[in-house]
Amino acid sequence: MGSENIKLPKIDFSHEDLKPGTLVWNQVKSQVHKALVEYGCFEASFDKIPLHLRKSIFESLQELFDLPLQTKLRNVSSKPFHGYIGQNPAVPLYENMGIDEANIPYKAEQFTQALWPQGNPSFCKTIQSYSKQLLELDQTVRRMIVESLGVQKYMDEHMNSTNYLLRVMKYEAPQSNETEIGLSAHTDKCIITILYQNQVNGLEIQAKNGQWINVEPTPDTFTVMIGDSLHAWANGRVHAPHHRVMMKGNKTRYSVGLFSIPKDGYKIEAPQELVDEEHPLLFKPFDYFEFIDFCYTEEGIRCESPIKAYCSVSV
Ligand SMILES: O=C(O)CCC(=O)C(=O)O
Ligand SMILES: [Fe+2]
Repeated sequence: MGSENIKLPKIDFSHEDLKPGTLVWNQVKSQVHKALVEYGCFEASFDKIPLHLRKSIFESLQELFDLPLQTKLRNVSSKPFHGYIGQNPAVPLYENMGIDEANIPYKAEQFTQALWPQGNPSFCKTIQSYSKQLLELDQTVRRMIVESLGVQKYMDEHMNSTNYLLRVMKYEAPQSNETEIGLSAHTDKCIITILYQNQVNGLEIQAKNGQWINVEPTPDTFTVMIGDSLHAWANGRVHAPHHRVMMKGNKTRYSVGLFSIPKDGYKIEAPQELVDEEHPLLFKPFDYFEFIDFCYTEEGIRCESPIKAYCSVSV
């Protein structure tokens, strides 16, 4: 199960004319479709986030994780994985904080206020602008997926069915010369994940043949990945890859993920156009947050594929 030297596809989203219906849109769309069928993941060059913001996001992350533990614990949430997580003996290098709807100014302010009651306008502005500007990439990719699946009539419904969660992660360098687990292998549960990291690698994506691919993004690339919910909605036509973080060396890794997640109460159900004899329905319709609750039960934690265990038609 060694990491191999395969590279993820790299797709350029920086073209000025990247608008639905243009030639360049259709070209990029077919690259996106191919990459997501094959890997469920690709590197995206996206130049809409100014360099100063890409730098200040990591300064903000450092400032946040440097806060005392008691302060970080003030970020609580009733939703699993949306509050503060750390000090887990299974993944001792890992800490994580979720910021619900960080793209919306008053939500970013609420989060900031809980940690810095005296205010921290620059932190607040950084996470909010970053999320708001990166959301454009999520929406571009999703429009392309809906089009390439040939189900445009569901475009508005699909595009309006999600909110955004920003999660920030810190991985301490291992205390030894060994490679250590940063985050265990899993699939994301959301619609789409867009990851950005400081220049410390560690993310690995599992190819369909089982090989682990080292992800080696540059400062102007973002890693785009499909989650279980979109895999289910597309009735399996796009892949949701297992991935993990492996840490080596002596540098701290910071990463930030923008997750599009189904709104509360929205039922994820594959369009009937994507179900036929050759493509029987894979998953029963489900509610995202009920699925997430299942993922945190003993059975959900134990099983290889929570989405299959939760709502596979064939189980
Ligand atoms: O830190 C990373 O690059 C990956 C994080 C991740 O997989 C997750 O938060 O679901
Ligand atoms: Fe993940």
